[in-house]
Amino acid sequence: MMPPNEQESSFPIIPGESRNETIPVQENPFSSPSHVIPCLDDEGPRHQSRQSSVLRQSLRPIILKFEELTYIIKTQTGKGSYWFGSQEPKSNRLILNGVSGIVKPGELLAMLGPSGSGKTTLVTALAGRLQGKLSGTVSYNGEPFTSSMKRRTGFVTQDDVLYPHLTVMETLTYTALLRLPKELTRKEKMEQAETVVADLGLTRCCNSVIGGGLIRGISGGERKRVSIGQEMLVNPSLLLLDEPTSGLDSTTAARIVATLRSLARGGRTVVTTIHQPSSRLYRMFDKVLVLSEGSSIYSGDSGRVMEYFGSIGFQPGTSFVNPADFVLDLANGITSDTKQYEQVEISGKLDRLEEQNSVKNLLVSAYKKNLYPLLKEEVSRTFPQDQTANRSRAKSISTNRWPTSWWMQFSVLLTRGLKERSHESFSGLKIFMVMSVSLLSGLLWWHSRVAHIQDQVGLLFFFSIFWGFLPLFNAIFTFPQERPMLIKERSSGIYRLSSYYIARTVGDLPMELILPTIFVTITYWMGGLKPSLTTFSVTLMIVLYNVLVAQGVGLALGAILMDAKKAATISSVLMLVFLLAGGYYIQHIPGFIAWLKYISFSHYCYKLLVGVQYTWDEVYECGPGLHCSVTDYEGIKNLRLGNMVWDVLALTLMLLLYRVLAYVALRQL
Ligand SMILES: Nc1ncnc2c1ncn2[C@@H]1O[C@H](COP(=O)(O)OP(=O)(O)OP(=O)(O)O)[C@@H](O)[C@H]1O
Repeated sequence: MMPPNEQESSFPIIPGESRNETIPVQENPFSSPSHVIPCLDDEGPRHQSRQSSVLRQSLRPIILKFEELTYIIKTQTGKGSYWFGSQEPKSNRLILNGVSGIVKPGELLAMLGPSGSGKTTLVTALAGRLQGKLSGTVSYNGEPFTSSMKRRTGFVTQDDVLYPHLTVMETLTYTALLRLPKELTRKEKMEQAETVVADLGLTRCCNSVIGGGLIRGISGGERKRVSIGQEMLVNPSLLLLDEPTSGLDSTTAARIVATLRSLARGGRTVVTTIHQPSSRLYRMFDKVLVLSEGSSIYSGDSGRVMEYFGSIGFQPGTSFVNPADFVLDLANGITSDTKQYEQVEISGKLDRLEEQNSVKNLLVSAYKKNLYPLLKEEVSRTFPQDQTANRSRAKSISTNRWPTSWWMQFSVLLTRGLKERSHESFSGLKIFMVMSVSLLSGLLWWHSRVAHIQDQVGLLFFFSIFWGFLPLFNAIFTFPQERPMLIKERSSGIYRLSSYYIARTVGDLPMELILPTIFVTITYWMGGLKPSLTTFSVTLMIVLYNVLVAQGVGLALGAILMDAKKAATISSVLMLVFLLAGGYYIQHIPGFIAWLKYISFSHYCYKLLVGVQYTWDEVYECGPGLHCSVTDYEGIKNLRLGNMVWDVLALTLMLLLYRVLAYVALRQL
């Protein structure tokens, strides 16, 4: 282990302040408030509050222990019918095989292993986020994973889940507002975000957008640091990271690992998986756990790895070898004697695989014989942190489940959502589409008259279908797109689902309602519908109500299926059914299938639109010199216009039902 004063971190980190219950920490020379470079121009009384940085506040050290973790999954064979699932029995696959370990505050543990050896599964299990059946125990100061522990744990996933259109500063500020406790003022939270920006060396890019996909933004290393920063904001006592250096150049990777080491030195327990560390990175780890096909082959001090493998008969081929390369070769069953991967195929692939498997089995047995008994003893030992005093305190904290109030969560999520989606809500393309369709419709139905009742009724039917299709298709993408962010933030216990759900749906409303308003206003008057302000207003309200119901259907489909493609296919079928069964195209639908219209929101909307457009005493020219009542017109007669309250009630029921369905589906995530 390197002494703390040898820290070569290029990202100066403010270590946790030492209190009675914390372990002693080293003060980082770079962490003085004067070092913080402000991202924003306005210079306020930052200096003073920086000193009360959350990172300086009480840090309760966590001893992480995991014993005999075994994780088995049922694998799909891929054969069988798509609709009815595989016909073949599912086979069990062992992903983790009795993995144990202990990490103490101040330590940085690296999990090494070849691709597919179970590192991600293990770190996800330790972060309390692994779905499925995990056997064995994971304890945090002797306790299971509680909601209070959730808030003291930071978990950085391999893929950075960030909003691409927000800037670095915005991303961290919104996270600070959501994650930091309500005891801190808004200003203090924002200053905390600025501190983290400076601490992680992100000042230069703090006003750049994150980017991703086709949007050019900050670099991969900066993005990773933003992800780490989001977790650092809450000053976690336990920080877990999955491959924080993957895809980064060696300098950036070294900086990130140095940052992690600084965080550990600040009294935190830090666990990271890492794929192929250079020897420079390797030296920064305190402990390593090496996995081979889900089983441990080494667990202990990083500096003793060569000595251990040497003691059981595995020496590197050359004296200058990166310990990480050496153990990764061993975890793959490759020894310096055989160097199978360099060998010309002599005895065939099968022999080679057998030899590798026997090396792996030998290493697993040696681990069980030599290292596991000592580790087991250490894991079962009781540490001061495991005492009941801590437990009762944790209990009292866990009663206060959420860091901020419902309103705070709602308002931050609403603002963040509006900011992130402002580009798509007010997209010129969308406005162009609605404007052009409305103008075209207005021209096609130009000043239609009651005498041409079929045309007018057709326009009303078009209102109900177009404003059913569009909001429905827009809404189906909402939750499948938001899923990774929702899972990430909800599993960190940041906010309630209700505050997210309402903020998300309310945030979309302005644009969802403005566009149909523009459309109806243009088309109604150009199309020559009843020139009455009251009828126009009621028509507009019906269309807007229809939009809300259609949006609810889209949200529910997206939330239930969590797959935009599947949801889009089902929506197309649904809307086609509504289109045909709506009562405009087919007047005499056979009785056995006529019920379809009752499940169609477009049908109720259409009925209401026709109902408000025509009065029962209104007549139209049904032949030369002949006047008939509009209610006798076949298309209207078959609609059976009656008490419109029932149609409004049916729409209200659908509005509530689909939104509740979407909410319930999201709860299952
Ligand atoms: N839900 C799952 N369904 C199918 N296979 C799974 C699932 N979860 C894990 N696995 C398998 O378990 C093994 C371990 O996966 P894991 O992601 O933990 O490995 P890893 O060591 O982190 O790999 P890498 O370094 O490539 O990320 C892999 O072979 C993976 O395919």
